[in-house]
Amino acid sequence: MTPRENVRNADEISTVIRDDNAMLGLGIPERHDVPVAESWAALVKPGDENSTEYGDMIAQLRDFLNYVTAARPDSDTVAALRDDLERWGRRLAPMAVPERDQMFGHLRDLHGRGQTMSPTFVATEADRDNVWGTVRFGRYFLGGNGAVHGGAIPLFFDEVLGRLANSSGRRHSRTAYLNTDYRSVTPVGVDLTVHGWFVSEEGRKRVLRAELRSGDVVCAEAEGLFVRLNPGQP
Ligand SMILES: CCCCCCCCCC(=O)SCCNC(=O)CCNC(=O)[C@H](O)C(C)(C)COP(=O)(O)OP(=O)(O)OC[C@H]1O[C@@H](n2cnc3c(N)ncnc32)[C@H](O)[C@@H]1OP(=O)(O)O
Repeated sequence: MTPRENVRNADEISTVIRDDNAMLGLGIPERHDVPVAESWAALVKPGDENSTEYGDMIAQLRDFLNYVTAARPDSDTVAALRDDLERWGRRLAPMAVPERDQMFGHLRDLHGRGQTMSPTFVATEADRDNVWGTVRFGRYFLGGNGAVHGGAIPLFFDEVLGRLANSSGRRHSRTAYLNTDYRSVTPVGVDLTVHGWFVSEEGRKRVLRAELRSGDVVCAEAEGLFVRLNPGQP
C-alpha cells in the first residue's frame, strides 16, 4: 500500500479526529465567537479579511503538531511527510515578508492570535486589570508522564500577562522578569482555567500575577514585572 492509499476520505478523517481528540489531548480549535470584555477587546485591531481562513489553517497546524507528536509512523509515512513538508517550505519561502506584515502571531482578533508557539488562550471575561479564560495544552506540549513541559508554562504566562500588561490603552511594555512556581503537575489534554491580574502599576513598572488551575487544583502560578518602554526603546 502506498502512503497515499492510507489517506481516508475527509468525513472519515474528521470522525477519527473527533474520536481521537480526547486520547491525544489535542488543543482546542481557534474560536471566533467568544465575547470578551472591552479592555481585552480594545487590543483587537480591525479584522484582517483573511483572519478566519488563516486562523482555521493555524488550528489545523496545531492539530497536526499534536498528531505528529503522538504518532509512531511507519517509514513510508515519514518519507511522504518529509517530502510534503519540503514542498510546502519551497512554496512558502518566496512569500516571506517583513515582520510588520507577517500574519503568524499578529492576528489579535483571534484567540491565540494566530500562532502555534503556545496553546490557544480563550479569553472569556476581562476588565481593565483582569482577564479570565481557558486553555488546553495539547500532546505537542508534553514534557513527560502526561505533564506539560516546564518551559511551555512560562511561555503561556508571558502570552497572557504580556497582553494584559499592554491592554486598555497602556503604552507598550516588555517583560523584565517572569517567575513561575510549579505547584502541581499541569496535565496535557485537560481544559484548564486561567486568571491573570494586575497587582500594581507604579511609574513604568507593572507587576502582574497569573494562576493556572485544573479544577480546584492550582497547577502553576507566575509573577511578572513588565516595564513600560521609553520612546525609542525596541
Ligand atoms: C497582542 C500581543 C500579545 C503579545 C504577548 C506576548 C508578550 C511578550 C512580552 C515579552 O516577552 S517581551 C520579550 C522579553 N523581554 C525582553 O526582551 C526585555 C529585555 N529587557 C529590556 O528590554 C529592558 O531590560 C527593560 C525594557 C525591561 C528595562 O530596561 P530599562 O533600561 O528601560 O529600564 P531600567 O533598567 O531603568 O528599569 C526600570 C525599573 O524597572 C526595574 N527593573 C528592570 N528590570 C528588572 C528586573 N529584572 N527585576 C526587578 N526590577 C527590574 C529597575 O530596577 C527600575 O526600577 P526603578 O525605576 O524603581 O529604579
